[in-house]
Amino acid sequence: MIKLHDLEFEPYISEEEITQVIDRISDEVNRDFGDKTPVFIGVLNGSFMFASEVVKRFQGDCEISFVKLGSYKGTESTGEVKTLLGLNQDLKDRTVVLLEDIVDTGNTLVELDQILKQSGVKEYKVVSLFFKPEAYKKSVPVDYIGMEIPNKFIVGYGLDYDGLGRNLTQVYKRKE
Ligand SMILES: O=P(O)(O)OC[C@H]1O[C@H](OP(=O)(O)OP(=O)(O)O)[C@H](O)[C@@H]1O
Ligand code: HPA
Repeated sequence: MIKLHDLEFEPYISEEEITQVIDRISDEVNRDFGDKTPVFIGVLNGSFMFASEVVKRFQGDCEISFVKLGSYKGTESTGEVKTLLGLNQDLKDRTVVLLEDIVDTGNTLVELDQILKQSGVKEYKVVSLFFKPEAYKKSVPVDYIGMEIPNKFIVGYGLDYDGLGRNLTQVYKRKE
């Protein structure tokens, strides 16, 4: 068990399991985008570990860029997604692959959907390491999902609780 700020978390998903999931999802990305010279866009901060693992496994030509969005306070979404670092690359007519650590309520994804549509991309697909189907209330498709998880707050592998826990190499869930 670990403690971050005032909350306790227990081990939930091992590093080995995360690696297996990333291997599988990266095979799918290679199969579908290997010859398309995609622009991978990582959504900071949470996706930095996942994004790096997916692009290391990508075998074609690609570009890599990041945006930074934020909306969480503690363990809850504020519902207000702030763009802290926007797109700084021309994406017109490009194939974009969004790399997210988690899709939870979907608020962040809806904001990203608007940003990408405005930028004139040819197509974009969403890859997310974790997905909470019970929490997701939006209609933007999540095209590639590493793992579906219950509606419990998790930390580790890039995900934080008020800034802490991102460096953990396995995933922990909030202790009930
Ligand atoms: O589907 P949602 O409910 O919008 O949650 C998903 C988003 O929440 C987290 O980001 P956060 O806003 O915490 O910023 P961070 O990545 O810097 O931690 C996570 O990295 C996703 O981008
Ligand atoms: O479960 C979560 N943990 C950490 N950050 C998050 N952002 C959305 N959902 C989560």
